Amino acid sequence: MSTDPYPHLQQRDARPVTLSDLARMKSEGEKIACLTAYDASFAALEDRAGVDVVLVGDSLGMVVQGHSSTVPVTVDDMVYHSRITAAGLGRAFLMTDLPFLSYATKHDALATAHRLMGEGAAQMVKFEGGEIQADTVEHLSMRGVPVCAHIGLQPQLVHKLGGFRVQGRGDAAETMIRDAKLLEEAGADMILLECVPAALGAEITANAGVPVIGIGAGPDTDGQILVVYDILGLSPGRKPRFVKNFMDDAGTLDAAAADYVAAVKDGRYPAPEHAFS
Ligand SMILES: Nc1nc(=O)c2c([nH]1)NC[C@@H]1CN(c3ccc(C(=O)N[C@@H](CCC(=O)O)C(=O)O)cc3)CN21
Ligand SMILES: CC(C)C(=O)C(=O)O
Ligand SMILES: [Mg+2]
Repeated sequence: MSTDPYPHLQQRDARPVTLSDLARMKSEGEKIACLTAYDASFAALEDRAGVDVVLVGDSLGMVVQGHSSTVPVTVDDMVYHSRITAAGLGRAFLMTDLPFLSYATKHDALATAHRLMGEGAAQMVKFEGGEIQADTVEHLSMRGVPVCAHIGLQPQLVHKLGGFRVQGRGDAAETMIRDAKLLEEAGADMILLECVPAALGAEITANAGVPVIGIGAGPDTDGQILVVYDILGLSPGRKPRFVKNFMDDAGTLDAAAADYVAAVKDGRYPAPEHAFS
């Protein structure tokens, strides 16, 4: 008897997406469609919709656990959600966030990445921070851990920043361009850019040799990511400017996820109203 929980829901015969596929997509100008997922059912939904990269985001602290920030999320939480998300995937590449203070030193980061890749089946780990994380990126990358460096708005710093706000305006733009370069030189295989002016998103992407995935970073990044509940209209309250609800027009979960992928691939999402200037 099969122990596969979703035998008919996954892209079981599709060739799995690899890091080199993502690099090729950047060089060929094919947009990379990414979404968060936190469990096997959503993972399977996204997989069959053609999502290229699934992120087990620490946003789960907000949208799954109901906290007002991502700060309370633990490594055990991320391991658990990564493992159950991996169970729903057949084709998509799996990336998992390192939670707050679980990568404060490069040694902590390696131990956390070990758990997320070993127990959590993550294929890449993502953590927040610019130049200050370059040593940690190098430490992991040299040891065979694929790394995505998350810059721009770093939600784990919300108590320092005083809120979730656009980053990289004015003089901060040059610092961010430099951070992206340093992180790539340290071995990052991907950059995630959150909540920055569209012009800065375009410039960082043009300068990067690795794929740049944007959320609120304008239309010119190599790919886009959103929190899955945001595209389904499941997130209550005030929505960030970059959020688009795909459920209203689509009517079913499968169609909403497929429409999101199609809109990212053909550049209809993000539209000007989703970008910051
Ligand atoms: N449901 C959900 N969606 C997300 O995209 C998300 C989470 N949760 N949790 C973790 C972080 C927090 N994020 C956020 C949250 C709020 C804004 C926001 O309200 N931004 C203002 C910017 C205002 C400004 O500085 O001009 C906006 O109007 O979009 C942005 C990113 C992104 N991530
Ligand atoms: C919003 C994305 C980029 C993220 O880091 C998360 O979901 O935690
Ligand atoms: Mg995150």
